[in-house]
Amino acid sequence: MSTVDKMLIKGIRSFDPENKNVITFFKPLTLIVGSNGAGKTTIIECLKLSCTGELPPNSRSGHTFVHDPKVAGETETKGQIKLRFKTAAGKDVVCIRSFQLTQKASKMEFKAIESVLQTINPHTGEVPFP
Ligand SMILES: Nc1ncnc2c1ncn2[C@@H]1O[C@H](COP(=O)(O)OP(=O)(O)OP(=O)(O)O)[C@@H](O)[C@H]1O
Repeated sequence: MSTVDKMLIKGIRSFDPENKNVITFFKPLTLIVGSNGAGKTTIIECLKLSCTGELPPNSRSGHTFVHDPKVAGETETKGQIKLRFKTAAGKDVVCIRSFQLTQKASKMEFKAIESVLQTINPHTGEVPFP
């Protein structure tokens, strides 16, 4: 069985683009608790997006999924999700998905800029390069 170890969220919905928010998952169960608007649904949306590549249906094709640049006082924000998991064969893999939301003259432009899977060297813990 494959298992989810950790997830990093930056610049998605209310998650700050400047802070690395890391969620560690526990066995056999992880409870996600928090007040209204704390980000529980966002965590589930990020898990689903990492695993399937599907943006949430209520996100206007990603436009409302990335942290709003206006909230950050910027013209552009970058969003990133990194999911570290163990495959059924016991290999450590990181899935990285990155997005960008830019305020253009009259509209916001959403772009998916990266979607990669990286394996981790089991002896050193390092991601192979290139
Ligand atoms: N694009 C965005 N940019 C900045 N903040 C956003 C964006 N989209 C949503 N938010 C904020 O993110 C929060 C929503 O978080 P989320 O729905 O994950 O919380 P929750 O813990 O599931 O809340 P509830 O318990 O009410 O369901 C709200 O405060 C909302 O204003």
